[in-house]
Amino acid sequence: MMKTFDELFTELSEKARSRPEGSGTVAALDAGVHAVGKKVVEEAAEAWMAAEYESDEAAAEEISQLLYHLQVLMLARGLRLEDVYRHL
Ligand SMILES: N=c1c2ncn([C@@H]3O[C@H](COP(=O)(O)OP(=O)(O)OP(=O)(O)O)[C@@H](O)[C@H]3O)c2ncn1[C@@H]1O[C@H](COP(=O)(O)O)[C@@H](O)[C@H]1O
Repeated sequence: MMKTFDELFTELSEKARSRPEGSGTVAALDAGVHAVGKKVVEEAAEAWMAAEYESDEAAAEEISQLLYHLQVLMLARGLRLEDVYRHL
């Protein structure tokens, strides 16, 4: 099912609040800002490599994973979408 950036953030915020069993997001948040930050850098590198050397589909998928991990980083810091959007 397709979702927007805002819809994903709402879903992840709810997961962070309700802490359902088996949620990768909850596990990532428990690991903390340092671990999430490392994941962001790893996903950024994968997005870069896919954009330079792989298909449009592969690049789009890697970029989606980077966006997901950026949202987890925002949640780990307690940032809201508005906190970021006001800088755009
Ligand atoms: N959109 C995503 C999403 N994108 C990426 N990822 C995670 O990002 C990682 C991408 O990893 P890689 O492809 O680099 O593979 P990997 O290096 O083997 O992954 P790891 O072993 O490091 O976890 C995977 O662990 C995915 O679980 C995501 N995890 C969850 N979501 C969505 O977030 C929502 C909440 O998910 P849960 O918290 O798991 O319920 C759901 O809608 C999910 O679809």
